[in-house]
Amino acid sequence: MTLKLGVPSKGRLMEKTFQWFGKRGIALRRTGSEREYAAEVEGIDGVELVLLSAGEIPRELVAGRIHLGVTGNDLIEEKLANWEQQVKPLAPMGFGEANLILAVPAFWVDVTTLEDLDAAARAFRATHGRRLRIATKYHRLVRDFLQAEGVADYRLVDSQGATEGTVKNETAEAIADITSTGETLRANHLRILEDGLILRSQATLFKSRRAAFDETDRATLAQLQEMLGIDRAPR
Ligand SMILES: Nc1ncnc2c1ncn2[C@@H]1O[C@H](COP(=O)(O)OP(=O)(O)OP(=O)(O)O)[C@@H](O)[C@H]1O
Ligand SMILES: O=P(O)(O)OC[C@H]1O[C@H](OP(=O)(O)OP(=O)(O)O)[C@H](O)[C@@H]1O
Repeated sequence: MTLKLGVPSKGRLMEKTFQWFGKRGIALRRTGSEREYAAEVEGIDGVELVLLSAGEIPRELVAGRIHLGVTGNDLIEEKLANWEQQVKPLAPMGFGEANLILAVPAFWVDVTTLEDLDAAARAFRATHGRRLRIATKYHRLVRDFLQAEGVADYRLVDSQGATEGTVKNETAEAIADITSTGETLRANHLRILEDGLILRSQATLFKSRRAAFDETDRATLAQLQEMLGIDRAPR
């Protein structure tokens, strides 16, 4: 069989993934028209490229429909329960770096830490009769983080994009989202809590622990790991 490698199908992550493999002697390229999701691999036999949205790669790895996949570790850890049992990180790739953070309105001068947020959340509930809302698409990661940090009096509201706008739009009081330059937060008058770093993320090459690897696939994987300079530590 062929070893299926899932990579992001567009944008920054796709280009940088192609460059990363290219530097290591494996040419990935899209074929066909600009809009056609077809691609090819040169430099190694037995590898098939599958173009996917970064957000779908975790699910495809777990389903075993791809053997390897490139995506942010934030998406893996958010979308997969017990992710370490489902996939194995083979190589951090050094791009797509972003932090998942918790931020509040900049004018909340008394709220600079999680402890302050906890107090503010309790006060908010007492005053308004409802819980403080935190907008995010990272439900699992935010819930686990706040539970570990002892913050309880809040409610998550789902936001699948433009999350920083939810405070201004009055659909949330605080947000948890990915940031890299911090510009979107600043432009929306939001401030990161001093201890509000939930997770550091970067694009990472993952191996599925659920996909079936036949003998040919295992040989191809060994060759690929050799070319990519990845140590073959035990599963
Ligand atoms: N501003 C940013 N800088 C760097 N990396 C980012 C930034 N924002 C998001 N990322 C990372 O990129 C990945 C998400 O990429 P992308 O937005 O292409 O995925 P997606 O939401 O699945 O795309 P699609 O729009 O196809 O559904 C995540 O791992 C995230 O951490
Ligand atoms: O810190 P910055 O450099 O300003 O980057 C942060 C922004 O980038 C991402 O959004 P993206 O453009 O990927 O779109 P999204 O809102 O749909 O996730 C993220 O959700 C932030 O909104």
